[in-house]
Amino acid sequence: MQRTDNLRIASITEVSTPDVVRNEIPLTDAAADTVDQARNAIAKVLNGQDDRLVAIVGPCSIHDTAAAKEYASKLARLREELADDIVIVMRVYFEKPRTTVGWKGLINDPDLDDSFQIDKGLRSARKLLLELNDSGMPAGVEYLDILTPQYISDLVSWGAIGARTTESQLHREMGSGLSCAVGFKNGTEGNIKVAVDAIQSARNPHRFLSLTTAGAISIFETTGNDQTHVILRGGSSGPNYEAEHIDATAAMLEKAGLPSKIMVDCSHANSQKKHERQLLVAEDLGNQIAGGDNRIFGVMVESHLVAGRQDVEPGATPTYGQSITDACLGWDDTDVLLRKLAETVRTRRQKKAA
Ligand SMILES: O=C[C@H](O)[C@H](O)COP(=O)(O)O
Ligand SMILES: C=C(OP(=O)(O)O)C(=O)O
Repeated sequence: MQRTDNLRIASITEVSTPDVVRNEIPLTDAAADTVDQARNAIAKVLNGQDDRLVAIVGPCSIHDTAAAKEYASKLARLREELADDIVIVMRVYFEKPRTTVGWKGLINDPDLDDSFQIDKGLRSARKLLLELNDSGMPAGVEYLDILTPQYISDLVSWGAIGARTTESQLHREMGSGLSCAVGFKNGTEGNIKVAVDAIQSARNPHRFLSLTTAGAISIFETTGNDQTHVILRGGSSGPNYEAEHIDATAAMLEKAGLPSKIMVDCSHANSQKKHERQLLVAEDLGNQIAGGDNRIFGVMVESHLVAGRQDVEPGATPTYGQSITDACLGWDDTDVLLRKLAETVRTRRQKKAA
């Protein structure tokens, strides 16, 4: 008989089930408390019961867990210091959606050498998330692969669906069942409507095929996620962080019967991929917040220990603490940016109280 399937499959390698990985690296009481408290804090900001700002801050991608932990220890100090004004959550991105091809993140290729040891990547990701949460630092991730949540989602306080997948039914279904708040980015061309549609979809229950933690293909029925929101990240049509874009997005959300709560990504097309421009974007957002805007509930900042980005040269040691995907703000600028934003939150609070 003529062979008709797997004609383009070069190999199939089994990996450990989520249960195996979760049993090897189990959730601790301390980590569960960190996740629970951060999720509740984000929910309150989204519901308007807490006037703080949510900030998802950290590297574009994690490629070196030691540098990620050093970054987290610096961020933890600022998180504590600014806790009255900002709910800081570390951006801990393990999955990178690529425009064409490129390194797809720590889970997909943890050794950065095209050896694609996904089994190892899943464990590295879970171990880092556990260590961060154990130390009191909550984490936000992008959910790209629809199976990875089963390995890590108990350690995630906030999730994003990226610009390239916001329109995907699979990701909307996944978002409808995730236990944390989920932000949907606008499309890469700048289309905000697709993110508004995504929120509407993910707020509804869905039924779809997925994998249990034991590894069984099953029908999942979700309740819908009322903690979904838009993330404005700009697009090829231009940035979308200014007041006119916030107004237009809020109008779209209102028309759809959705809460006007918006997160703005200071990076990507909003910074035109120039990392230092994140400071200007954050300044503009800060002016809007200080002026009384309470629709901007959150910001995202791409930041690492060392400013900029680098290409990983085969055989060469990468610069410690610098991004290997998009360029990031360095630590000192991040510190300045967050302190200034905290000040704008205080100004808004004082004005409201006056
Ligand atoms: O955030 C990271 C990148 O912008 C995204 O993964 C796309 O990257 P690429 O265009 O370099 O593939
Ligand atoms: C890939 C990312 O963003 P976007 O989906 O907006 O391109 C990201 O935040 O890492």
